Amino acid sequence: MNSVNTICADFTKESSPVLESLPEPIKLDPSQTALIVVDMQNAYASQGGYLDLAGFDVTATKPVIDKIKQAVDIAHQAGIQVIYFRNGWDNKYVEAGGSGSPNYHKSNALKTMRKNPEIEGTLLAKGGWDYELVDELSPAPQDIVIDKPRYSGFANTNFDSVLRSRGIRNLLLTGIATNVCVESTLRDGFFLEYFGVLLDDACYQAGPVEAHDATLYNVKTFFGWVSDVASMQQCFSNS
Ligand SMILES: C/C(=C/NC(N)=O)C(=O)O
Repeated sequence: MNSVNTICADFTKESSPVLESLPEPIKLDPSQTALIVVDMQNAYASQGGYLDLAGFDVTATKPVIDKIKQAVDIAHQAGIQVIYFRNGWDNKYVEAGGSGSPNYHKSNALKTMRKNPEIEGTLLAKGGWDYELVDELSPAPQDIVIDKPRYSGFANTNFDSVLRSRGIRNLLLTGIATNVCVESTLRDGFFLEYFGVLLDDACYQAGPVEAHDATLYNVKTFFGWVSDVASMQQCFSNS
């Protein structure tokens, strides 16, 4: 990646490693950085899961799972906190909200179950296969798992206080879907003064690939930075 003017926030040590990213490289102190793995559940990454049943293409998620695994290994080696999100609700869907919530009307999981009553209670419900993280990505004891009931990881969760209490100011974002929960979390983080970096090859979209590309454009241009797993490896290999 070819860029100029490295970003270094005033809370970042000058000697911190530099992550090649667009539109500029950015210095990231590992102790102030978290790797966020967004919703890598069967619902989003496995055939037979919610996205697949709702008609979205999930046939190409395997390379993304592999990239996230690599990113997790790099983070563990560099002492970067890893945080996994799981998206969904209790199995009675109280947390999903009733008709007074836009979530009730917009959630494709809820809509899919309303259309297909025989699968009612199976999609994104805590305790079920759909809700579980994919087998390849099982959290290590030092990792943190946060359950979230809405697209943004900051909505109705303790995510912000988990980050603040650890002095974390930078978020490396991975997961599914680039254009929904990953982008929502990065955007909300921006408003709360977090530096968000999306790892392009460790994210996968819900919908056409143009949806992924549109998020990259939004992040690069307005909300943060875009990098990839090879650059993350290079950045933290000597830290
Ligand atoms: C479409 C969708 C995306 N979720 C996510 N994890 O980005 C949903 O939850 O309905």
